[in-house]
Amino acid sequence: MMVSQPEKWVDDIADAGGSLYCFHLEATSDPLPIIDHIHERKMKAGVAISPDTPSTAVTDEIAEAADMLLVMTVYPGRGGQKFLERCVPKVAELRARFPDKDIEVDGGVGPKTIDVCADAGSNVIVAGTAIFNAEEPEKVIALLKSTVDVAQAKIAAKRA
Ligand SMILES: O=C(CO)[C@H](O)[C@H](O)COP(=O)(O)O
Repeated sequence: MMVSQPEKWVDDIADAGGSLYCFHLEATSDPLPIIDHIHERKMKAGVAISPDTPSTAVTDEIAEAADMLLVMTVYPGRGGQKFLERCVPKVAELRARFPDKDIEVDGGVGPKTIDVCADAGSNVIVAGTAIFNAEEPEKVIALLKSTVDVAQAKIAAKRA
């Protein structure tokens, strides 16, 4: 949800059948009660950070309460923007602190940029333009999935 006052829309999304409610950390000074509310409404809670927000803004307490952490790799607003590689170290930092958490990337992700995201530890991918503009979208989806699967297996092997 790219909205201010994200707490206002939790019930509407739950009532509409939502299963995940992801909101921007920058949009609130009090994220924990929102996460609690999302869980009370039986949805998973995601916390997103924009490109200029450091990963350390996601405190251990927030991350442990959330189900998913989203590192935006473009400025929120529209599809088709250029992937901001400078955001990738935030994925690695979050993955190092939270080995078992879902970590998502969103923005400019496609065949040319998936490797760095997957290697940094992202296991949930949002891709728009790279899929919708592809001649064979299913092949792009398969590539994104397999790249993440291979990287996740490598990361798990290193941890073992
Ligand atoms: O909504 C977005 C930004 O606000 C997303 O980045 C977008 O939906 C993903 O599209 P693309 O893969 O074209 O960056």
